[in-house]
Amino acid sequence: MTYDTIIENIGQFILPKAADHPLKGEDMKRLEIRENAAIATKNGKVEWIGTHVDAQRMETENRVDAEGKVVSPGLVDPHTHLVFGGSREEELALKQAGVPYLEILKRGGGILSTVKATREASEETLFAKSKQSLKRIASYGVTTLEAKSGYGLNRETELKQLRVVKRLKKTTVLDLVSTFLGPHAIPPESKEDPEAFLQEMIAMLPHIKEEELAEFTDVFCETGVFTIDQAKRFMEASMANGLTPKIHADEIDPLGGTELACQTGAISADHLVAASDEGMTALALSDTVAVLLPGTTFYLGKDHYANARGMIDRGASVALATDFNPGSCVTENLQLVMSLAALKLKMTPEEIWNAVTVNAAHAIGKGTSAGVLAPGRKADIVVWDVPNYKYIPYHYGVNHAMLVMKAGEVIWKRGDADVFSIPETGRVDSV
Ligand SMILES: N=CN[C@@H](CCC(=O)O)C(=O)O
Ligand SMILES: [Zn+2]
Repeated sequence: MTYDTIIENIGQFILPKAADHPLKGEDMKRLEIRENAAIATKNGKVEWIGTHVDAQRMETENRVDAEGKVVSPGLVDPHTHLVFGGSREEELALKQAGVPYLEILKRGGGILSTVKATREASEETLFAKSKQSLKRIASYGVTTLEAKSGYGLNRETELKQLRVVKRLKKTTVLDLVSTFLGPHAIPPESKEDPEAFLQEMIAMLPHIKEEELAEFTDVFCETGVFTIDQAKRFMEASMANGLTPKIHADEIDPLGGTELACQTGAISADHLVAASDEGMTALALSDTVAVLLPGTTFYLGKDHYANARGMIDRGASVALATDFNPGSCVTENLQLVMSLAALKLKMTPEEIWNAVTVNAAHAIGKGTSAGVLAPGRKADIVVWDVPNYKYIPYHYGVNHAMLVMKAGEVIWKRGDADVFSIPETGRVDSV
């Protein structure tokens, strides 16, 4: 057989374990690292994984030398707010002045300021802007991701956002899953009657299901936003309409959203900074994945991070995501989140790799197709310019990806570093 591509001379090949369920507790500590390895692809899929020596005898159209560096599955980002209008740099000054996140929202800023910009933006503008973000996301080694609505807060604009995701699914090579986050905040026009707004969002569910505009739903359960009871009713209505719920839970106040997620069979519970002991135990007893977003805690300037250790040590399943959005975490860089997970969540390198691959895939219903490399699986592969798998969380804030492959095709390649040369003598600014 002539393979389409062979990536050879792999110093360390990161191979998260394929499993029917997300990896929990102790299992998150296990990660296979194969040395002197190679991988061959055919028709967009992994055809063979073996040794560098054996790869020399095989035929291929395209031989890629990994230069003794690290190769992994394409990363999975299971929580992004990809589609939005405008930006919120003006809010930085408020943050610096110590105005809390929920107070900015209460004053009509925060999420609501993005709602205004998203309502005003055309579908075309949102599409082009999201496509730009996707390019950057892919450049960091992400080949599968989730994208939420939630900046429309009315039927028209929520559907506009969901249509943008549907179009992106069809027109980009990345795998996207779509989440309807109608109850993300209470819009100004519904301030007096939040319940009516919730009902309006619930009434959209049959149409969203029928038009295949989303696979999941989500709700922001938080003080001043949606209560536990409202979140529960929205999640149950989602299930009744064939849409699996997710929840923004216990981000700021410990309302019990983590327990609710486990009771209602949510596929994931996200944020969980204030999750209680009971919540963490409930996670361990369920298949709900805890999607942790340390980039958000960092960006909101908080000292207290989600208790990842408490969750993993109790036996829960943890995934990591960027939470990319224009207000609480303005980055597309999942590698940066891996560093924060090491430094702030005290996760080990093995746990971190499992959290951005196999568990992240399970958190968005892609456990059987993404996050793992094995014969027959999609050839979503990243070559990293690092000496070993522990290096990425360690060296933070830069992009270590050298080459990103989606379904066997190269979708991003690092530029030629020689374009920038510093003269041996003289000032850099004289170049
Ligand atoms: N916490 C709620 N929603 C988003 C923030 C959205 C925004 O501030 O625009 C989050 O996950 O952090
Ligand atoms: Zn979010």
